Amino acid sequence: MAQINPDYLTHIAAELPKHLDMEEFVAACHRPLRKSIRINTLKISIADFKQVMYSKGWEFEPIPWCKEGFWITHNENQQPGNCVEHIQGLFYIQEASSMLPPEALFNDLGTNETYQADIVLDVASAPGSKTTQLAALMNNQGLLIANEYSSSRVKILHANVQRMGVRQTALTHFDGKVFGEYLYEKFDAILLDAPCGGEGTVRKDVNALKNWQLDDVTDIAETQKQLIESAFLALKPGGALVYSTCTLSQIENQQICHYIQQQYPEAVKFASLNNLFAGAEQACTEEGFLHVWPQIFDSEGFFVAKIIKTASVPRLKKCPKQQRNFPFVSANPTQTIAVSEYFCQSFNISLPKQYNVMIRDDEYWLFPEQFSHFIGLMRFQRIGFKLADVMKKGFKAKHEAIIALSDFIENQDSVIELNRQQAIEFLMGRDIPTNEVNGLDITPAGEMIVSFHHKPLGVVKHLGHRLKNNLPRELVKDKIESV
Ligand SMILES: C[S@@+](CC[C@H](N)C(=O)[O-])C[C@H]1O[C@@H](n2cnc3c(N)ncnc32)[C@H](O)[C@@H]1O
Repeated sequence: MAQINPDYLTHIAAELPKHLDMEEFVAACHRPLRKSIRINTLKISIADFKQVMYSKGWEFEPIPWCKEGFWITHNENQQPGNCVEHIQGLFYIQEASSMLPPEALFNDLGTNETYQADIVLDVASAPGSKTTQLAALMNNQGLLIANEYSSSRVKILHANVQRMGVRQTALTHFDGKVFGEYLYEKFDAILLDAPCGGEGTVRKDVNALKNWQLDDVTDIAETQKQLIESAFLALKPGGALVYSTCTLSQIENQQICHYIQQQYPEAVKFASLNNLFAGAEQACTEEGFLHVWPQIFDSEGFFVAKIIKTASVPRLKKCPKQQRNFPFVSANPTQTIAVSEYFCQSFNISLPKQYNVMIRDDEYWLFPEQFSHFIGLMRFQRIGFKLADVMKKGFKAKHEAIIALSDFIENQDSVIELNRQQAIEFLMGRDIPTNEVNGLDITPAGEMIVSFHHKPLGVVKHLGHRLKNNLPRELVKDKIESV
C-alpha cells in the first residue's frame, strides 16, 4: 500500500482537473502497475517477437500510443528481466506512459511542420528507455547524443544502448545546463525527460510520496527551468523539443513550459498533443500538453509537452573555445580496407556506409558520419562503438561490434545457432561442447558468432571439440530464466 503524505493530497486536489475524481486518483495510486514492454524493432519485428514469446505463455495487449509497446501477462514465476530474450535486447521493460515522449517528439501531429530529425539530443538519458526508443524511431540512422549527469547511471545507459544494438549514439556526461552554450542551435529534435519529483511513480515505488514537500518541488523546478532553457537554445529554429516528467504538480510541468514561453514569446509555440493517439484528448490540457493522471490510462502519472522553436534566439553566452586533444584520428583508406576485409572474411559482415572508421591507439571504432560536425565542440564519453583491437596478427572483433552490426551479416556461414539451454550456458560464460550443437562440424574454425532466435549473442572461438566463450566478463550473468 502506497504511503501518501496528507500535504500532497491537499496540494494535488487543488490541481486535479474538474472532470477527474480525487478518490479515483488515490485508488489508482494504491494499485500496482500493469507490466509493459517495448519490442526492440532494431532487432526483431513485432510479429516475430510475439511468436517467440507466445511459446513462453506471454499475452499481449497493445498500448494505444506506441505500436511497439504492449502490456503483458505471463506466468507468475517468470521474471522477464532475466530471460534470454531480454539479455539479447529483443525488448525493453518500460512503463507504458514513459513511451509517450519519444512518440510525441517524432510525430508530426498533422501540422505539416515535418522536419528531418537527423541530429537529436536526449538531455537526461539514463537508464536509457527513451534513448533506445528514440534510436529505434530513428531506425539507427543519424546521430543521437545522449547525456547523463550521474556517472554511475552513464554506465547503465551505455549497457542498455549496447544491449539494444543502438549504433548512432554519442554519450556525454554533463549537467544538461551546458548544451545551450556548447551546442547552440545544433539539434533538429530534443528530448528533455527532466529530473523531477517523481509523483507519478507511486504505483511502483510505494514510498515515492511518503516524504513529499512543496519546497522540494519548487527547488527542482528551478533546475528544470535552467534545463529547458538550455535545451531550447540548443534546438535549431524549426526544431521540436519535448519536455516530459513523471510527476504531476503543475510547478514542474505546465509552469516550466510557460516559463520558456515567457522567456521567448516570439520563438515558442506549443504543439497540441490532442491527436497524438485515439483517446489522447482525455489527458490533454488547454495548452495541448498531455497531463497523464494515473487513473486515465491505468498507467504511471506523466506529463508531456511539445514545443516548436519558430525562430532563432540569441545566444546567452559566447561561443566556447574549441576543445583540443580529441584522441581519435580518421583511419586512412588502407586501414579502413584492412578492418573491413577482416569483418567480411571472419564474419561475413560488410561495414555500413554511413559511418567513419576512427582509430585511437590500437583500437578501431565506428562513428556515425554526422558526428564529424561535433568534434571539438565538447567532450564525449563514448561515440558510436568499438569495432576491433589490433593484435599481433591482425584484428580481434569486439563483442559490441558483433551485436551492433547484426543486421549487416550477409550470410549465416560464420553463425552458429544455439538452442535455449546452450544460449543460457553461453550467457553464463561457459564453453559449449561442439558435439552438443546440431550439425556442427568439429573441424576448428576460429572466431564465429553464436546466435539465438537468429540474433547474435556474441563471439566464440571454434576449437574443434568446444566453442570457447569470448563473452566479456562484465556481461556474464549468474542468473538466467531457464524457460
Ligand atoms: C527522469 S530520469 C531520465 C529517464 C530516462 N530518460 C529514461 O527514459 O530512461 C532523469 C535523469 O536525469 C538525470 N539528471 C539529474 N540532474 C541532471 C542534470 N542537471 N542534467 C542532466 N541530467 C540530470 C538523473 O540522473 C536521471 O538519470
